[in-house]
Amino acid sequence: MPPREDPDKLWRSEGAPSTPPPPRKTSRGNWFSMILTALVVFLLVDLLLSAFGGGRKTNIPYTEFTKQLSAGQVSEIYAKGDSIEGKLKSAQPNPGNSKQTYENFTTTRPTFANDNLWSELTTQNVKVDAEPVVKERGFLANLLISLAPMLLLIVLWIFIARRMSAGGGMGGLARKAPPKPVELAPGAKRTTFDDVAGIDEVKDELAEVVDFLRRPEDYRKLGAKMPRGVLLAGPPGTGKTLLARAVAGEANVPFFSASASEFIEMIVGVGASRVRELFAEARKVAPAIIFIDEIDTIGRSRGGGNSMGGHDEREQTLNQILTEMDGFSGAEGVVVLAATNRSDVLDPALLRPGRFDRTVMVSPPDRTGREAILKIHTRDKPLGADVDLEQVAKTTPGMTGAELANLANEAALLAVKRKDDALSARDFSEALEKVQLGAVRALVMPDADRLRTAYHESGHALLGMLQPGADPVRKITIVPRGRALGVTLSTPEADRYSYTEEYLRGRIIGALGGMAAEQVVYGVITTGAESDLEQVTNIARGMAGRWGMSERVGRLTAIPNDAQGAYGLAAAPSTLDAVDEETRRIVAECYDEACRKLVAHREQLDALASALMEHETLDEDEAYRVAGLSA
Ligand SMILES: Nc1ncnc2c1ncn2[C@@H]1O[C@H](COP(=O)(O)OP(=O)(O)OP(=O)(O)O)[C@@H](O)[C@H]1O
Ligand SMILES: [Zn+2]
Repeated sequence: MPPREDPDKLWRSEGAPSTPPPPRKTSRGNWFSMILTALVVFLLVDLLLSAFGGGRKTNIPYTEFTKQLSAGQVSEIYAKGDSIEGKLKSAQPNPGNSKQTYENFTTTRPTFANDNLWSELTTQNVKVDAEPVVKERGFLANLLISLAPMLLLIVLWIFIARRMSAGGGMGGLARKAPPKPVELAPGAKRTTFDDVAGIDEVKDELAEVVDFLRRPEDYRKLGAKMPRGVLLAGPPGTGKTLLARAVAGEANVPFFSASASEFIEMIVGVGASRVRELFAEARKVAPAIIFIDEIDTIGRSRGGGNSMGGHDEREQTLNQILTEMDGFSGAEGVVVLAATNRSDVLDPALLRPGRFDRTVMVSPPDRTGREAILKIHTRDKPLGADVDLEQVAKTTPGMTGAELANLANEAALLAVKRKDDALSARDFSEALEKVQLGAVRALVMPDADRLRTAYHESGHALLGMLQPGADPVRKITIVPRGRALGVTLSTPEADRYSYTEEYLRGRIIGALGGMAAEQVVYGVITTGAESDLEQVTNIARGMAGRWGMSERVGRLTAIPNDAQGAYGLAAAPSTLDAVDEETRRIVAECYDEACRKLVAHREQLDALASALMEHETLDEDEAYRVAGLSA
């Protein structure tokens, strides 16, 4: 993924006229207005309450009541049982609190009171009500009281939602600026198909889209509909983003780009509104391209197991994208390109006709493709006479465009360090070492530990060299690199697309070689083999549970890939047990074979280990020579 140029901007777009960004509202202002609104809501609720609820009632002693009654001050009362409430003709001093007066009151008549209340009331002409004089809070008031906290929450929620949807800091209350296309730096060159190599089939497929964007009217006139969405599927770093940019560049249309993960916020509804806005803006300047990276983060199918948090938001955002795409007439000239490296987990709804009905597979480049990509990324770098890009391409099977671009850059950095004015072949081989093995770590190890590492790596290497059909060993080193104390590198001669059972066993034996060597030489093993074991387990489990290489489990998929999650292929527990047992069996057999071979070839093992102690690093030729084998 390319770095984000501006963390404050949700959409990155290029190639269309720009306007200066609107002045920002400070977030202080937002908080202020938020608190203000909260206050207003409180006041309103209070006001309504007093309007419906009438005045306060003061609890007075019964003697105070009879006193006021005989003084002719009581205007009306309401009584229920022994409790009386009522109203005075005018406010009187409160006997309980001399600083206050009261008008409405409640009191309780003692059961033993031996007065003649009724005749007293009639002589004083007091109105005796059938209903409470001071009304209880009405239904509406009660409702308001119980709703007040909720109201407050809702107000708060709206504020936060608006702040978030403003795309970070563009202002809470302020109407946020729509995603305006931003111009490329003046004179900057737009990405074109010339910047993409090694995936020519893909370019051909996208050429049609480019043509459509260049002259949408011609398509409209003939009633031809273009695909609304094209899905670019492929492993990371194969150039999907680059391709989308190139399509926009070739067609010379504005390019809107957003990452699907940026749509997902804590607050439901924000993602959908962002999508709506993105499409609205793109339509305004159509023909245009919208690029949505990592579409799988919101486009996962529902059974995908991964249902942690943000579920509703994810679904709403996805639905909004689908709605927007359905809304296209197809002739509007907005084409959506989306990228994923997990097309297997996508919701089928995304792939229906009228949506992403075209999928373009973007694969890692082959040898000629790698050479072409290296050419592109050394275009602006002076190369020494000894640099042979074809050779570099040969030694980099499996590497993606992004990794090759990185390799070329590392080589240039090394040349700068050497203060040379051109990149040499050595820069490339050192850069490759660094990229493949990790950076050298300054770590001083006692000789005993170095020797143990030397045996460990020699074990890997020797078994790799002995195994027929295995990838050749390219390099052995006991210089600590990355997280490892030593590294043995083997890479295939040519690109491999499928693997035989024999090859996989060879890989397991090679990976167990380090541990086996320690066992054979020292009789004990160390913790240094953790990542070896991970690799071993992965391969062996795959053989038993995925690739049908175990008679006992049978020719079936017993281990679901995570796309199917817990809902997909639910294998019976007994099947999974069988997979475990078969995995164990395969690993145990391979380990035995590794130990057996190392014992049988102990002299070669010793020779490799002592050569490593002396030279620290052996390349392919040296390693095979020391072991007395031919590469
Ligand atoms: N086929 C290619 N030709 C030339 N350069 C490439 C190619 N593929 C990748 N690159 C280089 O690698 C960089 C990163 O590639 P890009 O971001 O397009 O990969 P991606 O497939 O989108 O990866 P991700 O899935 O990680 O986002 C590009 O900017 C470009 O420099
Ligand atoms: Zn190891």
